[in-house]
Amino acid sequence: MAGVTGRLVRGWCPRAVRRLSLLLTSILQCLSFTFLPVAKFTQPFRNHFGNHCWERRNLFCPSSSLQVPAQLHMSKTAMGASQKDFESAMNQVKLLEKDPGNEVKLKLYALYKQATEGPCSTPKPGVFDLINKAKWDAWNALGNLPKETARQNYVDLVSGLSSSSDSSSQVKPEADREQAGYETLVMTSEDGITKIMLNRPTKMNALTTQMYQEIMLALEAASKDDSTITVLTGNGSYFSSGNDLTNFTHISPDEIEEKARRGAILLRDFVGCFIDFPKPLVAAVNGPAVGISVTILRLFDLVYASDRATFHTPFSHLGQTPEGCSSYTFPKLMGPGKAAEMLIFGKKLTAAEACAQGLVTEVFPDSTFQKEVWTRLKAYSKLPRNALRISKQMIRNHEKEKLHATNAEESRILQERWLSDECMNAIMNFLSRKAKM
Ligand SMILES: CCCCC/C=C/CC(=O)SCCNC(=O)CCNC(=O)[C@H](O)C(C)(C)COP(=O)(O)OP(=O)(O)OC[C@H]1O[C@@H](n2cnc3c(N)ncnc32)[C@H](O)[C@@H]1OP(=O)(O)O
Repeated sequence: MAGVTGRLVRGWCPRAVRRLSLLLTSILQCLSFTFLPVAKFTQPFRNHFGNHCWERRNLFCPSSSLQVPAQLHMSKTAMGASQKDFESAMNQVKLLEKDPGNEVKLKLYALYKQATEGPCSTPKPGVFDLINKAKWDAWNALGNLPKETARQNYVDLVSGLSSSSDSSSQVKPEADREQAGYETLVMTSEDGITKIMLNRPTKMNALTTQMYQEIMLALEAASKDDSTITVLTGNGSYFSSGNDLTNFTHISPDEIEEKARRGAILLRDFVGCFIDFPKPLVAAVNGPAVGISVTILRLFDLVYASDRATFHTPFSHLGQTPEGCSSYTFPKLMGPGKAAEMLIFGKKLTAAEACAQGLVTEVFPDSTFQKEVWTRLKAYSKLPRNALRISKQMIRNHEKEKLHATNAEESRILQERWLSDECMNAIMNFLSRKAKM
């Protein structure tokens, strides 16, 4: 990549260099799966409540690995909570059903650090290290607050959170069955159906790195819950406009290759979740679908589409290549010629055309789409759960190995494509199109 960058930069005017830097930045944001500032800022907090726990131990209740300082082993005094209260509060935090929000989580983190280590004395993280800087700021803001007071405040804060969470679950026992912990999705479970709804309607449900990660978590949770069927759909007018092309961040050129490498790994893992998903998986394509949101459809068991939906894979236009196993599944499904029109030349299909090619199972009028699809799925969800699951797996097992091999190869090739001039220029065009209007 250094070669590509060097080649591009040499002989460019400063403005061009700035544009290149912006372009590299945007591409890498698209490819980066750990560098998205907002995602990175919220990730450890969300993960505390989610399945992943990479920061669980060192955020605000790192109790499992905590060596409790000897001076904290003291009984409750007139002014503060005991060590037992403190540890119990740390455990309660893990059991909270509702995400208390980043502000509260920062307070918890700061109080925890103050209670266990005293005033903040570690070096201030750099301005671009957003998460650690936010955590450091919160801790540092506590100044010389005594450890005992911090511990008491921590216990009080958790107690308030627990009681509000208890009372809300008493008032609304089923809490409308929406599962917390997702920022870019709405996940609900009802009538034997788990629904995962992409929830960035103002961006046409373009898939950010955070979204890929949340979808994987949601699929993992759905694979283990007691529902019979899992459904993926979109909120708003689009099903999804595919990979998000407009995330900005600042990444130095020497990190580019590493980011592309990580991007390829995430792509492989993301598609892998669809290949391996063990239960019947249904796509309710409520509107247009672009890019990866089209290619993965062949990994679903049923694809119901509104007659307003279209299916577009403009990979060549973006200097990219097929993913989602489509280089194998599409020619198999629709024949090499029709697959080439879509995957190589970017021909957009209507819902009726996609249905004729076998990519869509059935098309419904947009006006009755939701009603008809959910009525159908509710009836299917009453069928014997294990039989559905086993039948799905029997069908999938014939080609699972081939799908994984295709997925790995497509991810590897895309990793190279993301570093190409063609891809950089295409993304630059998309980013600058509004400015041109
Ligand atoms: C781990 C995975 C790795 C990656 C795997 C690779 C996958 C490859 C692909 O998915 S390729 C497909 C990429 N997607 C696109 O090329 C679509 C780009 N978007 C568009 O062409 C158009 O936005 C549109 C046709 C989807 C909709 O056009 P319309 O004119 O109706 O609406 P706007 O363009 O004004 O869109 C509204 C706002 O949404 C933003 N947006 C839409 N799609 C994307 C996207 N893919 N990435 C980023 N942002 C997107 C758009 O910018 C508007 O935002 P704004 O109002 O703030 O300007």
